[in-house]
Amino acid sequence: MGLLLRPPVLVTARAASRHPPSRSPKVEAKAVTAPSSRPLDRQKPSIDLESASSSSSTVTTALQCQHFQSCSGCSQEWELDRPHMAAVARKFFQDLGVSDFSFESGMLFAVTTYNSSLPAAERYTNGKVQVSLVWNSVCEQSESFDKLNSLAKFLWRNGGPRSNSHLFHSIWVNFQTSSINTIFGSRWKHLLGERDFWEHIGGIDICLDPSSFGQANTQAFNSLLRKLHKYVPYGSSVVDLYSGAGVIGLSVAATRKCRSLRCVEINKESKLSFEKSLGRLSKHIDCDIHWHNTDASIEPLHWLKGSNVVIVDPPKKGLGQSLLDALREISNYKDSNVPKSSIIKEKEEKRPWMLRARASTVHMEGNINWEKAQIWPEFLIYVSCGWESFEKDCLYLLSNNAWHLEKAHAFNFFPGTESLEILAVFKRGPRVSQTKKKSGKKKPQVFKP
Ligand SMILES: C[S@@+](CC[C@H](N)C(=O)[O-])C[C@H]1O[C@@H](n2cnc3c(N)ncnc32)[C@H](O)[C@@H]1O
Repeated sequence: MGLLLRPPVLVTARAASRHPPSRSPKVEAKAVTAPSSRPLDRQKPSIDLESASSSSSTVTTALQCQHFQSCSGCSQEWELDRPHMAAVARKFFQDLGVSDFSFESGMLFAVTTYNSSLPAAERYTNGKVQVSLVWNSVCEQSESFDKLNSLAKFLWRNGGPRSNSHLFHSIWVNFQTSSINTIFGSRWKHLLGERDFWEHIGGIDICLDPSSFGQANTQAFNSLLRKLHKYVPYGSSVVDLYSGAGVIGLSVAATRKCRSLRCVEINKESKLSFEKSLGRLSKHIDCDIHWHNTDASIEPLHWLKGSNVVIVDPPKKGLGQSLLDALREISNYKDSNVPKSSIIKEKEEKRPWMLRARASTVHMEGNINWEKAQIWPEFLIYVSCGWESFEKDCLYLLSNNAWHLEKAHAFNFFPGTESLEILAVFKRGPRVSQTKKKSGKKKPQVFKP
């Protein structure tokens, strides 16, 4: 969903929030946009990369655009659902011993509003757009605020609940005066419509404020989450670094009966969304849940201690060096060992960053005190949106046999682009050569502390 407007308004598309467009007039929108009329259940399944050829007039694309045959403006008419990068990734993982790498391509569905009164099949077709107007002034007292109000009212008249096509869920404004390429400033105001925007994703309800990170292609993200859940042993203690509003962590906690979950996120704006989502989590979930507002690269061992699974979902630039070092360091620890390193201090907490992180914590009590648990992650689940940084981080983690790669999958969150979303599962220590697998049904993994 994109609306083109003249300055002073800046218009952005939330659907591309991992790959922010250059700074030009934009409208920020969480939207449902189905670029074809194909029903949802006809999403293209995993494809065989071996058979992908560079160009063929008989191949259909996942986008199924009726104009691709005649349009002269598109440089990649064919195989939009078979990006070259998928073959690159496949070769990379094969060379690292992962033979069952999979790649899933689907259609582009941006975010829709979750409305519990709607049957699941209708949620996408009845989805609404959360619009954020990025306004080039300091606050609502600024001179141009009248213009902003007129614009918001115009949009509401034409796409609000009383218009012929009710498209907009809500309209927000973000005040941004900086001229660097950061899209959002720190000040937000809700102007029109409902305040809370809900998604049903990864098996749970998630509230997403426009100021918090949210995946655009929720269908593809759901596929990734379904796969990710299976790699978390039941009863795990999980730390979710770069957690945003906690979508991954909370969905794992709910579906894998986790004992504890800690989410670590640098953006304080995600706290409110996290709290609201936590409020909708089933009361039967017996899990000790924390959300901390801090930088995951500061004293990362502190966050790694006490969990058997660490999930990371960093921005495009990948993991911070201190976190990479900590992940390599813990490969030497036995679970019962408290490291001799001075990094972890058991004395009275005085470190300002830690006191700040504690002060802005969200907490739901369960039956475990993670700070006392002397365990270290056995599994590292890496979700990546930046192939180059992932390659680098992956090779760093594998060096010295600190970790080995168990599984890898790629997802095409943005069909028609070369962008890949990677889900990679690492296990601590060197690869142990596999003995012949017994046939029969696989038992679900359960974590026993
Ligand atoms: C790709 S998003 C993932 C968010 C979340 N996992 C999700 O799926 O919605 C990356 C998140 O990392 C956060 N982030 C960036 N640098 C960070 C850091 N040094 N420490 C903690 N969080 C960070 C961003 O604010 C953003 O919410």
